[in-house]
Order: sequence, then structure tokens, then C-alpha cells
Amino acid sequence: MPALASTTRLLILAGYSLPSQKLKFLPVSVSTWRHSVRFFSRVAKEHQGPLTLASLGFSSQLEATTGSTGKRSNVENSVKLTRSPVDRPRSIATPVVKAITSVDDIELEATTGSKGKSRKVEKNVKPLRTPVDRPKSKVKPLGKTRGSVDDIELAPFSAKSFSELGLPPLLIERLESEGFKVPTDVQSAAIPTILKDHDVVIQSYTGSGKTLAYLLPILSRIGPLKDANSTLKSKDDGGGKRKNDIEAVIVAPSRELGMQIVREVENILGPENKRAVQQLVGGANRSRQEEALKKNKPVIVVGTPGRIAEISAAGKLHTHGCRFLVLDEVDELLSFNFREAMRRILDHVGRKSERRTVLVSATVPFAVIRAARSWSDDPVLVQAKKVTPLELVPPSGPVDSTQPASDSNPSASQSLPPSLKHYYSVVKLQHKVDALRRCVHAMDAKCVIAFMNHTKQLKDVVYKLEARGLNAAELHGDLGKLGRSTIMKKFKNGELRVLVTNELSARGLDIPECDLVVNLDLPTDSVHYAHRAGRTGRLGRKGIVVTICEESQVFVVRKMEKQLGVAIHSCEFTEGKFVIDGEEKEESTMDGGLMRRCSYRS
Ligand SMILES: Nc1ncnc2c1ncn2[C@@H]1O[C@H](COP(=O)(O)OP(=O)(O)OP(=O)(O)O)[C@@H](O)[C@H]1O
Repeated sequence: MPALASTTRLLILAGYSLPSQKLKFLPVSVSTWRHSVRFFSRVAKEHQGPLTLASLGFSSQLEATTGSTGKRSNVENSVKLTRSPVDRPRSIATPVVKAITSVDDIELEATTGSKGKSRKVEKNVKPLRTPVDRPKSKVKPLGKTRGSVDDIELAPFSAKSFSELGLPPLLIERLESEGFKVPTDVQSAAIPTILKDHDVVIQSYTGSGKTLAYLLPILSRIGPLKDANSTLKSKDDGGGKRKNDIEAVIVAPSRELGMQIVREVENILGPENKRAVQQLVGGANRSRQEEALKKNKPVIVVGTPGRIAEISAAGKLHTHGCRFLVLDEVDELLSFNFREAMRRILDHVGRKSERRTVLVSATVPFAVIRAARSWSDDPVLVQAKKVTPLELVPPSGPVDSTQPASDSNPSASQSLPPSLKHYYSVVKLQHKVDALRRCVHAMDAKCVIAFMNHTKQLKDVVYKLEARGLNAAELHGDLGKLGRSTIMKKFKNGELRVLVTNELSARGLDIPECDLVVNLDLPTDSVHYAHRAGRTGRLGRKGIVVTICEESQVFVVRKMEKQLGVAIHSCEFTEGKFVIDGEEKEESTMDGGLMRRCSYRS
């Protein structure tokens, strides 16, 4: 086997770009593999140029922007997200995708501030469609009152537009003007389900659009864009709302995520309606938040547990008549740190039968199912292509029945987007930062998030990267609010190439341009791996995740590989080249991994 391995060792040399259409048909046998190596060399000669993220299929084509807002502009999708069965070993227990119809092209733009410098991002944005070609006649019209589970199964999973989902015209207009035209799978499943007054647990992989999946039904029931007719008929809207009552409370575990959700609500509401939402995140001036609550009388508040609980305890936040409670990244909100604050919030948001409760995360361990049973009223589990009554979810968690149960971690195994590729590289401890630098250069990555476990080490890494000519900055909770938002702004507009951060940034952060995630320290488990990895490959874009570890830690990588149900290949970065271990290649050929990898080289 070692001899075989050495003969088949694959060296992918920098400077060569390989056409994926041909490579994805690479053979499995060794003899044909040798032939393929010759084929690689031949193709390589024909395609002179560095093997970079771009040459691997990460053709980040961001158009330079001229505006100053940095907002998504007119969206155009140029690349089809095709998924073969081997592409995703943990295939979800739903029918195979038969056809993915194209949506309007999505073209993302990022502004680079006054300098007008441009950064490249993927154009490969394509909300997935569901596989089921449901005859239209079977789709029941959306009711205004609470429906049965039978009704949910007929939800328009194959929605081609937001108007199919029962959203009010004003809201659809706003969505279109913000460039949102086609709902993602999880949105197609969740929106009508919530509109039918079901409490839900939403589980879908990172970057699949869960935020709008819960925001849109909320905005169609409350606030300035709501559907006037449905509100009149709604049993909850008995006219008992007092002037200062908050109608929706959205809780998120970090300030960054809280503020990101607020921005998303504001975008949808439009500038003239921005006051309908108020952020209540920690680290910001509390009295200003309290004044804004009094003056603006928002209908929605979004915040971190501590700050919401604090203001509520001070008697300045009236949530008893609340109609929607959302717990985003709910598995994180269940952690011990938030226990007191969460209890305060839950005790002051009215009775569960009188509000809709929405729990959301890419990772849903059984603790979340348990929490949903006690905090919600007859909830259902909504995933991208199915809706399941919660009583049918087994104690092992919302596991995929098509998967071997043995090693996989059900709460993590369905959390990774299929477009991600995973690698690890073994280096000595003292060479980790240099390996990160080499990795960034070899991949020609433009927007990199590097994760570490300890805050105090971040500065040192930034210093070393800057000394080697890479623009980098640290992001962690000890920085002030202004410092954090300045760094995020610089990172998003391309002034910083590497963001060195800790677990703070692992959840929810949406930076579509991020093309590479590096674990400079191992994540504590597969759930943490999944959330870190999910910062790249957002909404169908491709992304690469590289874990830099020591030899003694490889077994941990292997364990996470099994738990997540993805292949994590060994690689090296030498002399500016991205080198994939040939021995790995032989193994990955067996499980289809090679085809996945080769499909990048377009
Ligand atoms: N229907 C849509 N069309 C185009 N873009 C969308 C659509 N829905 C969401 N997006 C965009 O996709 C990106 C990812 O969405 P979002 O942050 O809600 O993902 P998520 O599933 O909550 O991810 P995570 O689990 O990491 O929190 C965002 O930039 C969002 O604006």
C-alpha cells in the first residue's frame, strides 16, 4: 500500500488550472489513475497559471462598486449549483434533487469605501430548489389560522417566488427592491409553516437563509409592511396591544449577530420604517437604547440575552403582549452563560399559546428539541425539504435516516453546506502562523477568517502576519463596540485580508465574500467545526476550510470527519503550491472524494 501510495501521490503544482468537466470523470482504478496523472500534466501544460481558489472553481468575480453603501445590488446568478450524490455523503433523507431551475442571476457587490477598491466574491449564488415537483393543484392555499401537520406537508416547497409563499404585496415589493427574488429551500418550507401559526424549530445548514426564513413571516404579521387583511382576521390580534408593547423579540447570542439581524430587518423595512426595529445588544450604551425604546416605540427588538433581560428587569421593555419570540442560534443560547438572562426573557414574553415561538440553528441537538417542547406550543421541525412533527424526532436528534448512525453526530452532520471542501495540513506548533500565510498565498484567498481558541494569542498572530505583508486584524469580545465595527467594516470592504478571531465570530456572521476559513487551533468539537466552517460557502458559494494542526491532533480531525460525514483531505503548502496528499487521494477515490475535489478545478 505505501508503494501504491507513493506512485499515486498527487502533486498539484501551482501554476496549473484544471478543467473540472473532464476531471470529474476521473477513474477509480490505479492504472487509470496513472493515466489521469499524465492527463493532469498535459492539461496543466495547456493551462499555465497559478492553482488558486479561482482556478479551483472559486471564480470570485466581484464587480467594483461605485456606490458607497456596500449593499447588495442587482442580483444575477451565473453558476449552477449542481450536486451529485457523491458530493454530499450525508445526503438528506429526501428525494434526490431532480432539477435545479435557474433563478435570476445573482451578482454581489461590495464597496470598498472611498478608494473604490474592489474585492472579488463568488457569483455562484443559487438558492436551491426542492426536488419535489408538486402539482400546483395539491398546494393548499395558505390559511390564516393554525393548520394541521397534514397541511404543512403540502406547503409549496418548490416555490419559484416569494409571492407563492403567502407574503403580503408590500413586503414582496421591498424584497424585490433589495434583490431577493427566489426563496431558498428552507424559506420555502418555513415561511408558510409559520404563517399557518405553527411554532417551529428551523434547522438548515449554515448560510442557507434561515434569518429571512423567520423574519419574513414576522414582518408579514407585524410592523409597517404587514398584511392588513390577515392581521384583522388573526385570532392573536384582538386589539389588546398597548402602545409600548413589543410585538416580536429576537434573541441572538452575540452582539455582531444581533446587529446583523437588525441590519437585515432594516433593509427589508426600508429607510423610512427603520424605527420599527430596535437593537438591544450588550456593549452599547444602555440608556440610549432605553431612550430609543421610549421615543420610537419599535414593534421588534433584537438583542443579546443579557441586555434584553437587563432592560426588561428595569421595567423599560414591555414584552408581555409579544406575538413572536425568536431564539437564533438556540443551541448556543441554551448554554450555562445565558441561563439567568434566558429565564428572565422567557418569563416575560406572555403565554406560549398566545405567541409564536421560533427556534433556529444549523445545529440542533436534542436539548433544543426538549427546549422547544417546553417553550413552544405543539412545534414542528422545519428543514430545507421537510417538516416533521417534533414528537417524531428521536432522542438522538433530528438524524438523517439515510446515514449510518454509528459515528455521525446528528446535530452537526447536516449543518455544513455541500459546496464546502475540507482539508487539513500537519505542521509543527511553531510553524502554524507561517503555514497560514502560505495557505492564503497558495490559495490566493482574498477574504480569510482564521479561528483560534484563546483571545490573548490573536494579537501575536496578527503581528506575525502583518510582518509578513498580510493585512490582518484581530476581532474578539474584549474590543469596544466601535473597534469591532471598524474592523468588520474594513474586513468586508477588503482593506483587511485576514481576520484573526475566536469563537465569537463562529456563529451567524454573514460575510459572503469569505472564501477561506482556517482553523489555526482545533475547534472543540464537530458542532464548533461546523459553525466556523459555515462562515465560508454561504448560500451556494464555494468555500474552502483548512485545519492547521500538529501530527498528534490528526486523530481529532479524523473523528470530526466521521461525525460530520464529510471528507477532510490532507494537504500541504510548499513553495506557493497547494499540494494534496496522493495517499489521501487513493482513499478518497474510494468514497467519491476525488471526484468532489477534482470538480473544483474548473
Ligand atoms: N432568498 C434569498 N435570495 C438571495 N439571498 C438570500 C436569500 N435569503 C438569504 N439570502 C442571503 O444569504 C446569506 C445567508 O443568509 P443567513 O445569514 O440568513 O444564513 P443562515 O442560514 O442564517 O446562516 P448561519 O447558520 O451561518 O447563521 C445572507 O447574505 C442573506 O442576505
